[in-house]
Amino acid sequence: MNTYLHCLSHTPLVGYVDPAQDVLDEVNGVIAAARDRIAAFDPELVVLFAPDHYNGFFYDVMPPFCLGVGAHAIGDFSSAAGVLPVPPALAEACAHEVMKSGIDLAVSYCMQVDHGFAQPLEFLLGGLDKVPVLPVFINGVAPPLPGFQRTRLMGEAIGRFLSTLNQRVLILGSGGLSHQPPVPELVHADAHMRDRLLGSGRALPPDERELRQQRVINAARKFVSEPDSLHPLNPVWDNRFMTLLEQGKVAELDAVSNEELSALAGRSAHEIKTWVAAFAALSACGAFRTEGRYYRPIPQWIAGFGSLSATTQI
Ligand SMILES: O=C(O)/C=C/c1cccc(O)c1O
Ligand SMILES: [Fe+2]
Repeated sequence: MNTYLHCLSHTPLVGYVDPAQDVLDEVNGVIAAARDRIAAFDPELVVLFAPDHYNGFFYDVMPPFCLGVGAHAIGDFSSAAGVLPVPPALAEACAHEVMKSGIDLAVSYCMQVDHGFAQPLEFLLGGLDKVPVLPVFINGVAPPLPGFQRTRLMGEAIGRFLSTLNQRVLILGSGGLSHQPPVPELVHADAHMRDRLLGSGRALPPDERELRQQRVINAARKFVSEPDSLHPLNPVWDNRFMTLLEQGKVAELDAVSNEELSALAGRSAHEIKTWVAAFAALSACGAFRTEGRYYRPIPQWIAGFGSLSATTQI
């Protein structure tokens, strides 16, 4: 079996608060090159690890991990909206195998997802509906969060399942690296926000959706002119993290607590667990080599922006 991986930061601020043209050209070039490598690989199945930002998962039931047996994207900011082409029997088989291996993976037959899932499918494959996809949610914003070790074990279990398929599988990780956009927190929420975080935010009224997006856009503009207005990006940590993944040392992250990660890289840096799961899944499919490493801190996008591919064809 032949497996390809690509991990990519996402940010809904693309097109709203952009960096200088030369940086934009550089990032577009990196994404275009990744898209070409993926097209050459010609995936038959995608496994996409991604987080949510209180658009599909709420505190009525907040699982650490959830596999979508059916899923649709809401189209927040300017991301694509629509149904994701999930093969239901394959998703069910995957869930059963992962549960059998001792990992508690929730399932949803109507999983609602946001830009975290939509953006990599658009940027790397050209749309939501191009290739059958198994979408796997990893909670990266709503404490209590899964830790590095549990996430690695979940990724490995999915990888073992993939290794039994005779298909060209593309594994995607969407999120991170260091960043802390103004995502609401239950501990600091007023009564209205608490209500939203508990689940009445599933279909936000248009005016509230607009206000929410504008708040993130304003925070990005301010972050550019006032770097102390948000938790700083951390290029040193981000590069260390990418090097560990490149070297196949993902298990070394087990020792990093969630509190340490928040302090080092910001509260939304937990999205990097999507990269951890992706590399863990790949490692269960065989030895790999990485290619196309890219990193740049981009304050306009409130993102330590990284991109990294890997292949089991060595
Ligand atoms: O509020 C949201 O929906 C999240 C915004 C955001 C901003 C910057 C980087 C990210 O990864 C985000 O999800
Ligand atoms: Fe995000």
